[in-house]
Amino acid sequence: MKKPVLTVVKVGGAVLEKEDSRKELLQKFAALYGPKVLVHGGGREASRLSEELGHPAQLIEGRRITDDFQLKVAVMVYAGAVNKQVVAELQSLKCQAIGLSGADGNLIQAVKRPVGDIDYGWVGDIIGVNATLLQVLLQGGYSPVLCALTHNGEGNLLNTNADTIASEVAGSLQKHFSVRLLYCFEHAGVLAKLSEPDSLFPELWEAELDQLLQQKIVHAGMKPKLYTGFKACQQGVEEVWIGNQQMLQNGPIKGTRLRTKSIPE
Ligand SMILES: Nc1ncnc2c1ncn2[C@@H]1O[C@H](COP(=O)(O)OP(=O)(O)O)[C@@H](O)[C@H]1O
Ligand SMILES: CC(=O)N[C@@H](CCC(=O)OP(=O)(O)O)C(=O)O
Repeated sequence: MKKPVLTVVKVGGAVLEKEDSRKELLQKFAALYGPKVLVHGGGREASRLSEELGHPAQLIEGRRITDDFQLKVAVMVYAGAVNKQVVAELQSLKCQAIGLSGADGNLIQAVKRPVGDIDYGWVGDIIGVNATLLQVLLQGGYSPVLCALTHNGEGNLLNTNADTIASEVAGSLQKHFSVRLLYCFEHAGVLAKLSEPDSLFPELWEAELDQLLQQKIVHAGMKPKLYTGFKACQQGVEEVWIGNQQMLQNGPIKGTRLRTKSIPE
């Protein structure tokens, strides 16, 4: 039997922080047909708030060093200010959005990242997603809006990269849905040269990634998108795209499509 199409959209801090781009994105999200999930970041807003509070954040390879103070900031910004604003704006667009962290309904379980060369503090690596809860909400006509927080089941919230959450959530739902995962940011997709929008890669194969990293064509925040995007492909997510909010439409998508070797059924 053909599985229904589900769209998982990930949106990051750059699109969210500007009112114009956020509103455009949310309008397009609200207009998408079928079941849908929105996963949002907000890293830039968290960095701004910690700076204002006199404790500038430190990021290594795009991951925030999350001490007790930075965790409080992350909870205030991700589960609070950003999540509730996004939900309120979606409700104004008649989209039945419901905002959740990974602790709500035991939605996303994680373990605190072990201390290696770097101590990331309260950063979580995902070990499970409550896909049943997501299905119940989707069947009830709700659009879950998920922030970048998970929990460890022992009373601790953990900060988890929103690209990773989007990938794991998409992967957990692929048994029941034909999932399209759209990473939405400020560029048209993966570019050969950041200053040249026309240098878009329409598709990228996983086997090409090492070379792009070596040539430094891919760097910074694009790395987690590609690592987690290819992981979603491996987990059976039907389509994975990276691009801007123009991707959020019901017809053909323009952006960078990620591709990996097909896996046996
Ligand atoms: N080849 C590339 N094509 C497009 N963007 C790239 C590329 N390599 C690195 N980037 C950078 O990745 C950034 C996106 O990562 P990030 O800021 O973490 O996204 P998000 O908005 O989802 O938080 C872009 O702003 C861009 O500077
Ligand atoms: C562990 C970790 O780094 N978590 C991220 C979560 C937010 C995020 O991913 O936000 P963007 O999508 O806007 O980058 C952070 O605190 O920056």
